[in-house]
Amino acid sequence: MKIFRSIDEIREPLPSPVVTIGNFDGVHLGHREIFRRVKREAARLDGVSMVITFTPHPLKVLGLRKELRLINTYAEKELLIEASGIDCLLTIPFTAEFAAIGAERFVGEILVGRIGVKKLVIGYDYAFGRNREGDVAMLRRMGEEHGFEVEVLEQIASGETVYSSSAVRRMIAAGNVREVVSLIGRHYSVGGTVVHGRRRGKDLGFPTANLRTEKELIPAAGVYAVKVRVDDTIRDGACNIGNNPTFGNEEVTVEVHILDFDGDLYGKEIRVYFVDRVREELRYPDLNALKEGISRDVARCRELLAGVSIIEYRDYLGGDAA
Ligand SMILES: Cc1cc2nc3c(=O)[nH]c(=O)nc-3n(C[C@H](O)[C@H](O)[C@H](O)COP(=O)(O)O)c2cc1C
Ligand SMILES: Nc1ncnc2c1ncn2[C@@H]1O[C@H](COP(=O)(O)OP(=O)(O)O)[C@@H](O)[C@H]1O
Repeated sequence: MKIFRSIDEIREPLPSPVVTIGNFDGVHLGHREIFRRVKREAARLDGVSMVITFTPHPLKVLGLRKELRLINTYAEKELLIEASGIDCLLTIPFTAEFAAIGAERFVGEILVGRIGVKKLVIGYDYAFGRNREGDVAMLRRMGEEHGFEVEVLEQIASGETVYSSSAVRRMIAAGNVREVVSLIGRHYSVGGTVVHGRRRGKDLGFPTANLRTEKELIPAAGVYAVKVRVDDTIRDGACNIGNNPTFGNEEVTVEVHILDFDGDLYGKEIRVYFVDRVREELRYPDLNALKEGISRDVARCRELLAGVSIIEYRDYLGGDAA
């Protein structure tokens, strides 16, 4: 996938671009359905498929939703869009200055002038720019004026499930990591660097790799059965998220005990894939009770993980593993 990290990096016109625009946080199955239409239309018009997105998230830059916790880091979003088979990604650095250019100028100068858009594919409720002035009606009008097609997709759903980034956020924030697979087509994962903790794990008999991560959206506090990628090997693990109430820590940590493993992980990049939730995090009366609790968790995780493979990328709606 060709990546343009600003509009100025596009130096020459692209062949018949079929474009979609959005934040695509979570790159869920609804987003992937949009990408599939973009690719199909690009193939029909003998052109390139293109996704335009923004970083940082516009609502954060504009100060409207500063507390918004994004499902994906920007790096993850790039990888997921690439895995969708899109030809070109344009990531526009979103600044207050960019926001001020207005929807009409954005379409005229950038979509038409710089990119030469042939077709625009958008969701039914899409709108951008100040006061959401770049809505479906406005895009259709500009399409007629400048000679590009506009295709508006219906709400994308599968049975009862409507795909939306807010539904994904709610599920993960509630610890529903098993259910969310049906919205995002993969196991939710958190990657990061292994850092030092308080060195209690080894004494307990359950060393845990503590993660430092850039991920904003972390599942609810509790214990999870997880798969862990370490040096390209996938291992089973028991993950605890929370502030270790038995010890009264202040900060929330994401830590994972890897089953049947012994080795130094400090400084390594690892990724934890959430398969199932085991229980809430508890305040145990003493260390023995905590140890017994963790032993039961480990046994439960072993059961839950037997025969499970991580899903990193399942093809769109109801599709089979790709
Ligand atoms: C599977 C698992 C379950 C855990 N459950 C709890 C819990 O319910 N309550 C708690 O206070 N700590 C829990 N812990 C966290 C331990 O307290 C923590 O791993 C220990 O304090 C070591 O911390 P350290 O990595 O900072 O040395 C759990 C850890 C694991 C691996
Ligand atoms: N099975 C294992 N799972 C996780 N970490 C392990 C395991 N075996 C050894 N380690 C190492 O032990 C460290 C954790 O030990 P711990 O006593 O919990 O220290 P810390 O408080 O620094 O996390 C990990 O960061 C890793 O380097």
